[in-house]
Amino acid sequence: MFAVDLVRGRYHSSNGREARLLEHVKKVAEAGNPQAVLDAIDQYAHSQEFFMNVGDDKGKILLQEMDKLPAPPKAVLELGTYCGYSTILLAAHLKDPSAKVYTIDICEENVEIAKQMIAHAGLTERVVHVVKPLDQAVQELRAALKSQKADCFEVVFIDHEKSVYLSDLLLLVKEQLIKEGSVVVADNLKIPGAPEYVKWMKQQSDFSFEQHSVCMGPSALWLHDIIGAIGRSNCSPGCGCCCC
Ligand SMILES: C[S@@+](CC[C@H](N)C(=O)[O-])C[C@H]1O[C@@H](n2cnc3c(N)ncnc32)[C@H](O)[C@@H]1O
Repeated sequence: MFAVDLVRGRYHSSNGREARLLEHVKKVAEAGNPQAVLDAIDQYAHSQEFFMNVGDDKGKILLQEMDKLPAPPKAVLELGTYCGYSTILLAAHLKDPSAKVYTIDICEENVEIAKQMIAHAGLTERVVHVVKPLDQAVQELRAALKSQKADCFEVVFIDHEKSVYLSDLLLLVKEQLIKEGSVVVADNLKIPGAPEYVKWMKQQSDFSFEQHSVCMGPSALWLHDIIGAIGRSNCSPGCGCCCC
């Protein structure tokens, strides 16, 4: 419990900036227009206060990877909802009319903000919130896939607590919530960094792995962040690889 509270404290500001972001979006962005909501978030984040949103540059890479799938995904999984930026990005990009984004976060305060942000974007029907860590959500996700008539999550966006990137990925593989052909995109692999995840991905022959370096931060100090670790799972159940 103490550990969870520590994580919550790190991921939700005590100064109310997430609520200010929501207020700004409601004021300036046309309701029901996801792109207007994303633009309003980007504009506020670039000019007013720092937020942990994936942002427009890295967001483009995420969508490009999604577009490389042979068919539009039915089920997308996100680890780390925060204020809903990437959830809106993913949900607005769904092409299959029954497809949904399942988004996980352990911080109720963030999820409350995200729900309102997503509602303002007009995407409530496309998003399912799960407010618990992945290891407690496996049965719920399995049931969700069944109701979605999907075999697995075809896209996973990992953007939550860096120290559990690898353990959560391994859980997804073990529980067969991702399968051959699923694409896994992970943010912040350089800053703050998830070295174990990167090391593991690089060692796998059953995942093909690429990294994208993106410049971010104030113009005086360009920081290279890496989204990526675009892991394309090549393993199929029982194929005998290290994951199966
Ligand atoms: C970097 S933010 C996510 C940003 C979001 N993907 C976006 O681009 O708009 C990280 C989020 O992960 C959540 N989080 C931290 N640890 C978590 C865990 N173990 N499981 C699920 N969510 C977690 C935090 O509460 C926070 O909202």
